[in-house]
Amino acid sequence: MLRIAVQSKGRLFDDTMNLLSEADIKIRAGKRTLLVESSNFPLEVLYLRDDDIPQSVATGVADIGIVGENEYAERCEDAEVICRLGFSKCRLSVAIPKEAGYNGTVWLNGKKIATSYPNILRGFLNRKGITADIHVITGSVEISPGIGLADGIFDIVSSGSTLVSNNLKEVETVMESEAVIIANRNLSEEKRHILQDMLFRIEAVKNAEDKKYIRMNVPKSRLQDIIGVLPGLKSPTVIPLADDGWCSVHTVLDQKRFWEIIGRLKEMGAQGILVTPIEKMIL
Ligand SMILES: Nc1ncnc2c1ncn2[C@@H]1O[C@H](COP(=O)(O)OP(=O)(O)OP(=O)(O)O)[C@@H](O)[C@H]1O
Ligand SMILES: O=P(O)(O)OC[C@H]1O[C@H](OP(=O)(O)OP(=O)(O)O)[C@H](O)[C@@H]1O
Ligand SMILES: [Mg+2]
Repeated sequence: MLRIAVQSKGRLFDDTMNLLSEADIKIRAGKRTLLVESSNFPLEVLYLRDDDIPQSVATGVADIGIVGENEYAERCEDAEVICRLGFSKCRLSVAIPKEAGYNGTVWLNGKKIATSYPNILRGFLNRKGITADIHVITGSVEISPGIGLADGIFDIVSSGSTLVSNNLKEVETVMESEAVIIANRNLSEEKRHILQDMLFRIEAVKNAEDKKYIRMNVPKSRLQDIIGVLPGLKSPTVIPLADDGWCSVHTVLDQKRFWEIIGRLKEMGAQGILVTPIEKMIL
């Protein structure tokens, strides 16, 4: 059995549980139970504060974990980053009062910076040769300059709206982050095997994200033109129809280019276009 540490509640929780569910790994949602076994996959889930996930994986209390890269980097624990998951995307940035005239990192010299990420901030300041006073607080970091607690902050930014509502501006982006799977470096052969099975499923789910399966009827006379605008995996599937002048074309389209391509297909005479979501895709 493989043990995975996941955040018990918070920003990572929903996407983590959805990912396991889409990979057909069933986990009973136990509100008060902190260790829950899957009923159909050799996995048990350990619910933790995200701060504790890197250490639990490094020490082997859990075999693997799902955590923000920012938290993993801050904890300086030794684990292996296995894959990036594409959710909880954010960045760690330095921000200062909107009205301050920023002239590069030298502005930070001798200043007091509030943060929940002292190790990452210290690394950044050292690399830039800046000496500043790092003030560690665990939350509500963005309020610090406004109440005279600090000159600037170093915290998570996503849309930037928290900065704006606190009259701050982002001046340095130090790291980009997203949720990652980390693993203990000394997993047994058996556990590596379970991990590989789980990653195979996750990859199939990820491959299918933002993809649509489309089927359409196409006049044979326009078939080559239509194939020309389809990106497809390899090449589209072409199936004959009862009507000799027509065929059915099946392919996979990326959500991002979907409407543009559909428009062109229609112009070229495609009819009866059916669009269906894809659950999993094994390349
Ligand atoms: N606004 C955001 N947009 C996108 N991702 C975010 C955002 N805020 C945080 N994250 C990511 O989600 C992770 C968890 O954030 P959350 O706010 O739930 O942490 P927390 O309050 O420390 O939780 P815990 O109670 O588990 O310690 C962060 O470490 C970061 O990777
Ligand atoms: O750039 P934005 O989109 O505004 O996101 C950034 C904010 O999101 C997180 O806080 P969260 O909303 O999770 O609340 P918290 O302060 O309770 O952690 C983070 O700590 C920032 O404050
Ligand atoms: Mg935390």
